[in-house]
Amino acid sequence: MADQKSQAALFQVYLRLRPPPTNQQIATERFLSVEEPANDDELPTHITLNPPNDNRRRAVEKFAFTTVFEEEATQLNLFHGTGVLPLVEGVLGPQGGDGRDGLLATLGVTGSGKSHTILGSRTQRGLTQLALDVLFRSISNQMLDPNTTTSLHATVAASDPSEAQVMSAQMFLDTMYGDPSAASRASSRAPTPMVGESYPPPTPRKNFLQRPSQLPQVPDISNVLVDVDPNAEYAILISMYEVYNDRIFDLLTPASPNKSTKEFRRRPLLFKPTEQSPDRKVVAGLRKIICGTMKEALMVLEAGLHERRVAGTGSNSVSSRSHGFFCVEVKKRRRSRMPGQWGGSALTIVDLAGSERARDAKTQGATLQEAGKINESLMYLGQCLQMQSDLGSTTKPNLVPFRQCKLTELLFSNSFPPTSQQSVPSTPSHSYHSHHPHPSSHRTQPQKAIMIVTADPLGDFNATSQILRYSALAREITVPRIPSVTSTILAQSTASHYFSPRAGGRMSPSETERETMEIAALEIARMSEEIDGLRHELSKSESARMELEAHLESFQDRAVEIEAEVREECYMEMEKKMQSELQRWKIVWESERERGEAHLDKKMEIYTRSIDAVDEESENKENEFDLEAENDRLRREVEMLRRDIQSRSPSKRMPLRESRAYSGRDSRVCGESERGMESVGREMERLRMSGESVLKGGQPIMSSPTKKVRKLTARKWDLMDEREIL
Ligand SMILES: Nc1ncnc2c1ncn2[C@@H]1O[C@H](COP(=O)(O)OP(=O)(O)OP(=O)(O)O)[C@@H](O)[C@H]1O
Repeated sequence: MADQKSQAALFQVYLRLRPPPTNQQIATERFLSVEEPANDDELPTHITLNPPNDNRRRAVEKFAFTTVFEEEATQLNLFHGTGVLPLVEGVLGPQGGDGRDGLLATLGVTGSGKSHTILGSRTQRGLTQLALDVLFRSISNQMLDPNTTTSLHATVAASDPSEAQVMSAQMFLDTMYGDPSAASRASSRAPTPMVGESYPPPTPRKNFLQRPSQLPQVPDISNVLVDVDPNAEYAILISMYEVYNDRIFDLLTPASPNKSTKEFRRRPLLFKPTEQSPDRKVVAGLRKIICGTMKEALMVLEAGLHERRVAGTGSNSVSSRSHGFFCVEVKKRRRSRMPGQWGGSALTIVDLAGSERARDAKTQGATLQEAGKINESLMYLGQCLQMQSDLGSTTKPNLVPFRQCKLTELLFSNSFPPTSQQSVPSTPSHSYHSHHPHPSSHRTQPQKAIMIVTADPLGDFNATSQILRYSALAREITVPRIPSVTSTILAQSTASHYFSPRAGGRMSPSETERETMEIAALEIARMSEEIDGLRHELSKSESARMELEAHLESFQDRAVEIEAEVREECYMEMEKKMQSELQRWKIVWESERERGEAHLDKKMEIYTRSIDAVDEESENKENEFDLEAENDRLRREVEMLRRDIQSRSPSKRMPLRESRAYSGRDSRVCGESERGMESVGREMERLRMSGESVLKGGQPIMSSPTKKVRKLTARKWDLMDEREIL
């Protein structure tokens, strides 16, 4: 049935059955049986799901897979039987060119053995470790050592199309696990950047993770190698992320506290085309770690798994509520003195979340949003798988509805060969392929994908059947029939018809009876068929209703999410605006303050000047008073001198016009003396004015006319001519 289809499918889907726990009593019945393969040397490909014997009459379903691994299958059986080796080899591109992207995914109900298969246990290695082992050993002679190759970091970072933060393993591991060689040093020491690392080292964790003491070595595959490109040199980049609620989060960048709310939040990343990758979507902004050894790669994996657990717990979730991605990017370039740009492809290992029944999720208290998102993404995954296997063709991406959610976009974006336009490299002259003899091999091969579905035949029937429905390459449904009354009647009537003797042309009463019975039986058979058909219709519409309900729930959740996002955006925008407004206001306030100060300074200057002017005026007034007083004093002195002259002997007396003038006997003389007095007054006024002008000119007050007048001694006065005095 599905054999041809599975050959053409983009995914090879394997089923692994989990063995029962060794130390537990088995209480439940096995609901799953494996069909024997046609040939003894082949592995089984089909299983039948037998519903439990409850009151509900359910269909028996038969599922087809590429191969079914039964309970006794070992890790090594899986490693060799699922095509992990060709997957790794394809990524290394032994024939030259970029190689072929590989995808290894696990899907299953919680506890069905996904982690055991993909990551192993304490004692056994999983497919991831085995794939890394064979990969690192195969390229060991051609891999560049990140610790000694100075240009490695810079060239790899420059060629990365995903706006990634490329970091050395040493730096990353020191921030996550602490520096083992520096136990005595302060634990908060920032790690030393490697040569070529241009960005500041990340803040070390407060609580370092515990370095795994010993990693499991079994199963041993030291004799297994894959072919590599002999003309290439390689570098390995590891990144990890998860899809939670349809959003992508980096697992190698721990959550950082929000500036305003102080809450630890993870920044969702975008799956988009970038400047360097315009025709191919990539997860942009991831942290990528250059690993030189397998041990470093495993330590990075451990750190990422820890982050997934911590982030899951923080958001009230458990690990299986997100789809985890572990990416091993194999960078390769031509080995030469003048190597070209880095090219390469990636091996992506995905741990898909198990589906949840919405009803169970509610009763178990898990958020409906998570359950809805997981169910929705798995439903889209199932649709894609179904579509691609139905089409039997890998060249029609438009017919596979993989753009409906992040999970299917991430899983299927590289599943289709690029269009003729896309296959032309954008910078052919610099790329690895330009130097290569087969440039046409660039990205012409779509990714090779393997899905391993794990199931516990003794586990939850409903959850397992849902997972199998989503993942199987093909499905057949058989509706079982209860041995019906119709068939019994018909059997009886047929038997009696053959063996009862017929008499003449007339029908005996028993014949009429039998005929009636036959008609009734036919009618019952028809109705029974109809009921079966209706039941089938009902079960179909019921599952459609459930899907629609899941849809509705997820749309509602999306609406809530969008609302929260919009609110957050508005808040951020508002805050930004407030900040810029505050900044603007501060500038305005500062300039206003400066202007006010300048204004005040000016006012003060004017005020000081006016005070000086008032002082000057009052001083002038004082001088005037002084002069008036001096004037009076001089007048008195003149009077005294006159009297003195008058009282002297007549021989000594000199004829003085003033004395006459002052005696008032001769009016002419008197008039003259008055004019003389006036001229004395004018002289005094002139002296005052010149004193003023001297003062105004800033000369010391000592040189004032008043002082000059004062300097005239009595002797001088005596010797002076009277005219001179007047
Ligand atoms: N093939 C196997 N052989 C032996 N033990 C197994 C096998 N598969 C699973 N187990 C055991 O079953 C238990 C559950 O398996 P595991 O943790 O791998 O389940 P899971 O599907 O990854 O669950 P979850 O989704 O919760 O992580 C583990 O103890 C594991 O060791």
